[in-house]
Amino acid sequence: GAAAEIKRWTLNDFDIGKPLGRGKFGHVYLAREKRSTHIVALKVLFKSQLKQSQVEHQLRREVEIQSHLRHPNILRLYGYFYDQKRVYLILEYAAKGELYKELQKCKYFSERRAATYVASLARALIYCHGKHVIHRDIKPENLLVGAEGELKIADFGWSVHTFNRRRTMCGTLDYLPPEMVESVEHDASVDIWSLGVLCYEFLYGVPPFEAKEHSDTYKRILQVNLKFPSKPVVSSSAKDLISQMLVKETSQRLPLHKLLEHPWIVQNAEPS
Ligand SMILES: O=C(O)c1cc(-c2cccc(F)c2)nc2ccccc12
Ligand SMILES: [Mg+2]
Repeated sequence: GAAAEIKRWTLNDFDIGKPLGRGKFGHVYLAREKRSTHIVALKVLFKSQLKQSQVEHQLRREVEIQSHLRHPNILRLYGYFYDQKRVYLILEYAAKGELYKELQKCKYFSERRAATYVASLARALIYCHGKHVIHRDIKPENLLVGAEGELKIADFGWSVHTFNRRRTMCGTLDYLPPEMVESVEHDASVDIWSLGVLCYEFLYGVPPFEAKEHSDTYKRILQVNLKFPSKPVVSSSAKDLISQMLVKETSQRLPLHKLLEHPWIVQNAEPS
């Protein structure tokens, strides 16, 4: 409600629980808001680290965006506060943790599970694009799983306007679409490309343009050098969808609302 919007949070408002994980800028803890007994995830970021990496403005903008997004497949940011040394983000707690760990454990997903995840991500991205928010960082590491097994986009890599952020900051290049590899202007269709890469990795356990050297990954992306292994066996319908998303010409990529009507999604995704 309105009160929650302007509430000034402090550490005293929370009982801190077990560590849930660690990121580049700090740790995430399970926490309980004392008054409401509401369970949250408290992300603690060190100001020194943020300054050192020159990401404080990016963090402010992403917090601003994230706090206004309300969608079942987007992790909620309830609020934030800071003290002398740290910035604290009050986040929705995703009980089943990180999706990439689940993918590592079972190597690759069934077509039904993959299609269900892809459909929920498509709906979340349609919502974001409707608000002129482009994610630009869709990959397994940025996805969490809620208590009912539902997917939550959890990353703060959101940006409202397209701009060329250095990708060196974000680790893997595998998810970059050609226009970002070439560092030219890009639009919401970058998320369609990355969702296609993600769909491929859900089904095969590896991203489509993986190579030993970064330079080879760049080349494979720019050439859209897309190959489907013979194992595991994947339906031609799934390959057809992926082939319609991993298209170099951004305007030719399958629009997200058309993805939700694709036979592979219609026949395999659990009804939301
Ligand atoms: O001391 C500050 O005023 C400060 C505030 C914030 C901040 C303010 C709102 C939202 C948000 F996510 C972060 N981030 C920082 C990062 C490094 C050093 C200082 C700060
Ligand atoms: Mg990230």
